[in-house]
Amino acid sequence: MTDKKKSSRELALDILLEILEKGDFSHTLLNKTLKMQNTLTKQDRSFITRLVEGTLERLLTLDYILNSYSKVRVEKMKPFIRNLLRMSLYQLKYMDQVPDSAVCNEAVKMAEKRGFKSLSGFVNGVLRNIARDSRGDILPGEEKDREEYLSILYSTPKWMIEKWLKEYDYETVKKMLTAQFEEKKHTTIRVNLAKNTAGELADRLREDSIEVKEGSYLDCALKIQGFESLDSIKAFKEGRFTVQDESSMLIGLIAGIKEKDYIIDVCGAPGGKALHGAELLKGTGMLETRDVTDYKVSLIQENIERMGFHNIRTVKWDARIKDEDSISKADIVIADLPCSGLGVIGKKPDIKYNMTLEKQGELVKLQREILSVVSSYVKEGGTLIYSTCTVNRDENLGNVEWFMENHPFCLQSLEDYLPQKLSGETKEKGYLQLVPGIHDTDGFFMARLKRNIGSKAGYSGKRFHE
Ligand SMILES: C[S@@+](CC[C@H](N)C(=O)[O-])C[C@H]1O[C@@H](n2cnc3c(N)ncnc32)[C@H](O)[C@@H]1O
Repeated sequence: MTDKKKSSRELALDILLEILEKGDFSHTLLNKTLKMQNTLTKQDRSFITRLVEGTLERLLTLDYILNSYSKVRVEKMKPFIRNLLRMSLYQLKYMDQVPDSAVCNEAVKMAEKRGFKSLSGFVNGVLRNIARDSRGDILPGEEKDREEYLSILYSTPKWMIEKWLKEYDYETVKKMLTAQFEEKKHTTIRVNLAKNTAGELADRLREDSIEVKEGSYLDCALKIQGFESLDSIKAFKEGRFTVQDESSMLIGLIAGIKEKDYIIDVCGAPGGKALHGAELLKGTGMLETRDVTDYKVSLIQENIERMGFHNIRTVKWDARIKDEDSISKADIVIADLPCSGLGVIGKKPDIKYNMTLEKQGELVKLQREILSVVSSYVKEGGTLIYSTCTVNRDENLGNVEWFMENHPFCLQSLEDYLPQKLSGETKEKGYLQLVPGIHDTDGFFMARLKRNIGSKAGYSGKRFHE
């Protein structure tokens, strides 16, 4: 990967091979590779990023088109050739600035250079036929099979679309699917108000030629773009802000944090919500944030040191195991649990191909198990915040309903905590599902639950793994 002679396209193809043939995680591998390649220009970096992310997010569409033009089906092709064709087709179809002839010539050159001379004619033929063809839209008809149509058009597995269509109306599903391809130009950040105001930070960032816009909903949120990497921004190293989506910032608000509160955040890494909580405590109280491995805890610790808070501590703890010392101790428990992540497929496209119905089912069980354990840490009258970054009903409202049937908690209105501008008729009921394409955020679910006064801590034991 460090070979300087490799072109940007070759680097992109090597990354795709690792991700698609060996199952590496796209965002980490891409960042790691770009970091190692210190001779690349800013333009090269954005070209490689676009090629890798674009090919991944459009994979099902690309394979469908390739299968319509090639006698050999994509899954039967050699891995190098299959990914070379996918990446080249992505450029033909979605990158207008690259001339078709250049795409075809480069693909042929790469096939030859990497020992596939005998297949360079095949590569050339398939790509040139697609480039030349005027058949236009070869996708399946919307009327004939709308699930298949949406699946191919928006490169999202059919089972996922079938499930969403049971939970959301057709237009909403289309908006959710479209939102994943919106250009990810900006990064949303949360201002560390203990170190600077939003205005001060914006001025500093602008001095470094970074473009800054206001957040969609919150004063502490800014949207920035035009920087090479976070580590290259002085204000980031000084802990003046952290990267966080606005949906996730809302957790700090709906928790209703008061000075001197004791908060336990049971699944905390890398520390987004925990650090926001510590800031909202205004130097008082204590927030204990936990995660399951040393590595995850070290990620939170790094962020605590960078942001500079003292009313927060980390603990390595498996949230499935009951911590007897914490029973009925916390004013607030934050349960931002592991989930299917389908609200962030625009940022991490590999999630949509790796998730399955079975895995979702397993996650529901895990979430219920963790909720049953950690809810016992909430004091009588205290608050449990449950959240996920997914749009899957079973993991969200389904779990809340199950939880309330089996635990002495009730939902509490979110109206007093959330910005007026944020629409959602269920706010008053105590939960909110944010949907990409409808709300200007990631897909995210949040619920605020209060432990009943006079109730016994813990799980009533009626229906656990249903
Ligand atoms: C959605 S992420 C948390 C994000 C975090 N709250 C934030 O705002 O930055 C879920 C976290 O749960 C952690 N996790 C998974 N299983 C766990 C367990 N059994 N006990 C504790 N943490 C767990 C994962 O390591 C992951 O960091």
